[in-house]
Amino acid sequence: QQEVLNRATTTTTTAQMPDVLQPVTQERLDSSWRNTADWLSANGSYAQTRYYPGAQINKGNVSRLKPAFIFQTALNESMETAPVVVDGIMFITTSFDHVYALDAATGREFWHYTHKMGQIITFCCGPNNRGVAVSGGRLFLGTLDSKLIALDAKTGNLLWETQIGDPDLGYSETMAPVVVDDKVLIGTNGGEYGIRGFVKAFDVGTGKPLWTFYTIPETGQEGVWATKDATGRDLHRDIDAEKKQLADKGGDFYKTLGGGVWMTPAIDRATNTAIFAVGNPSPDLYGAIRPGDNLYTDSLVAIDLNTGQYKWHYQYIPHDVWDLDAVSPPILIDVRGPDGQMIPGVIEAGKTGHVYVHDRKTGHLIRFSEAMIPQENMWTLPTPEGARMLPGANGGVEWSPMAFSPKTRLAYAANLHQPMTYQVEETPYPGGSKLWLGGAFKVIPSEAQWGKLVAVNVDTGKIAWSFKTDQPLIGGVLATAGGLVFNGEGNGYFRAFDAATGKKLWEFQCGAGVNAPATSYMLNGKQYVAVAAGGNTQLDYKRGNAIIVFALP
Ligand SMILES: O=C(O)c1cc(C(=O)O)c2c(n1)C(=O)C(=O)c1cc(C(=O)O)[nH]c1-2
Ligand SMILES: [Ca+2]
Repeated sequence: QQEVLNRATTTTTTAQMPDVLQPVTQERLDSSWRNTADWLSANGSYAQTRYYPGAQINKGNVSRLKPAFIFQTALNESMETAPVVVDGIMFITTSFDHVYALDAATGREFWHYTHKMGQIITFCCGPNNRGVAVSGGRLFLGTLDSKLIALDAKTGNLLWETQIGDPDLGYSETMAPVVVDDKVLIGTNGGEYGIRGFVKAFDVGTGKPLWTFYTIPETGQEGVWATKDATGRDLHRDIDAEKKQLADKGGDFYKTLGGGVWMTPAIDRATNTAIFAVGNPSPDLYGAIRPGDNLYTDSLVAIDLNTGQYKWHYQYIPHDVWDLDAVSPPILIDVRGPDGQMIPGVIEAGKTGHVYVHDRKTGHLIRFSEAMIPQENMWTLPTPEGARMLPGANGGVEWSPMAFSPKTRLAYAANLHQPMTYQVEETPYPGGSKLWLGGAFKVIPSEAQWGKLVAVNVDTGKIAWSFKTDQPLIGGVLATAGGLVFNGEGNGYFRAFDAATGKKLWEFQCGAGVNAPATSYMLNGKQYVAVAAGGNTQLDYKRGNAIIVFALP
């Protein structure tokens, strides 16, 4: 919880926006994956491949890439925003939920929106915001005081706002929403506060709630009493003790079982399905008071877009006691199925350090990748003294969105190696919006930390190449038809790699942590690559306030 400066909702107009914005129609959203002019949503398209289909900037010329402009916001705090670009206008967000509209060719500011923050805001890992969704002439933003707001894209004026969850109970928003037809979809964070997670749909025109899917079912959260994780390793559960606890104490704890959805769902238009990753159960480390598999925490879940009805789920870690959220945004691509044929698939990268490949129709796990970072002592249970297990509670792959290139058929994942001990402490639900970990995960200071950008062949699960970095990676990846992969590091380096080989082709020192996913677009015949350099709270990387936009000279 933190007192915040945003005392009033204001929109400051800095310069008149030229009359360039065309409505973002459903047709534009559906075809955004092949649109080289715009970048219409945080992860580029409903499939969330983060693949830019233009090739002006490519392997042959990327070494000449230079900043075209630098835009500085008024907030020196972690930046996770994915710049969204519509008809030459860029929309970015900052920590504490400010929004800016800029000229995407020059960085000239048109307007600046400040959200009036409620009295109570709760966030585990920084006052972050990961970007806007756009539809029609509107922008949609989730806020730390758990509101969904709609802005007029041209003026930055507030059109409506609606309460998503109760901030007094730890509900909060960091993710970019997604819009499809007449609905805005958004989940919630709060997995470290004893929330009951959900995805909700709201009417784009009015903000009226349409449906809610709870990630924690009222009955049946105990699942199948699974003894193994997705990779077949023993979870060391005491199933008898858990069953006894459930019989003695009942299942009322579903109300505080966590299961946040804090990254953007993928949308399968062909089957009218939303697919998203569900985070850790609450309390994170103290599992004894929440017997059962804790469905649908640490799962990939598919629901019907019209009704919010459950379709399928796949749980990676039943009864997680390590805070290993499923979180990075799912990517919809065709994958090689069990019989060798290509089928609609969905891939997801976990804090566990694997990329998981699923059948999109059933959720069935087809394969998982080699471990991208060291795994040791899995699944050692947390102890009162603290037990060492790798990966640590940040992963593996954090929220950092992967990219996928259809040319290389590689998925690119930003990984952390951060050894930790896991300590458990009996802690009843503290109520309100108080942090509820049920213990602690602690970095082991004597052990080296580092990062790894890893390219995974989704058809075999094999690692094609990797690039080791000095610091654990958090922020996400962009792939392009120019045969490039872009990724940044907390020490300020923003880099381009050969997508096929992993050879480093270019780097630029941005002056603050590059811990946000880059985006790309084309304006007046010029391709640009935009990325935020504002550091990261969770890993305490150097803060800044810049959006840096690159182009060829
Ligand atoms: O379970 C949750 O609801 C939740 C939410 C968030 C968030 O919204 O930022 C993070 C986490 N968990 C988390 O476990 C975590 O490691 C993390 C890192 C970050 C970040 O922005 O760098 N957010 C979060
Ligand atoms: Ca979490």
